[in-house]
Amino acid sequence: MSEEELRVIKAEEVAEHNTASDLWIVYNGRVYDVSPYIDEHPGGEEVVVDVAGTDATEAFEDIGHSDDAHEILKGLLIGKVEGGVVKDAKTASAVAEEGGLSMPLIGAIIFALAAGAYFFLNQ
Ligand code: HEM
Repeated sequence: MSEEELRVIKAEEVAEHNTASDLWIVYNGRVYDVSPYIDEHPGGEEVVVDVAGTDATEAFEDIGHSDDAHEILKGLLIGKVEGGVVKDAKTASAVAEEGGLSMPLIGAIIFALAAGAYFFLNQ
């Protein structure tokens, strides 16, 4: 299903589906009907019911769900939230990885500056 074909759903409509048997969540701007999966969720029913009808992006990311979990989500897609920003989780994690990589770089720059100062002062 392409982005254009996705049904646009209002946040208020998502909020109405907030029980274990009728459970929608928003993840990265897309709307998912988690009701058929809730019984099988390895993390239990309660944690998902807690975020039912809301944007669960942060809660879902915090757990560090596997690629398998993301695959399951794809099968539960029903639309995109009105005015929401649809983005791919892959993009978000790629940005996070870039951020992680810059730390050693900063360390290397500090080390180079310190080494430079050491040699300069010992001339
Ligand atoms: C909405 C769709 C969701 C799907 C399809 C899903 C899928 C999964 C899957 C497949 C696992 C097994 C481990 C893994 O593969 O990562 C898992 C574990 C878990 N999930 Fe979810 N999850 C969803 C939502 C959530 C939410 C919203 C929360 C919390 C607010 C949550 C909390 C957890 C926890 C705590 C575990 C770890 C269970 C354990 O290892 O004991 N999940 N989930």
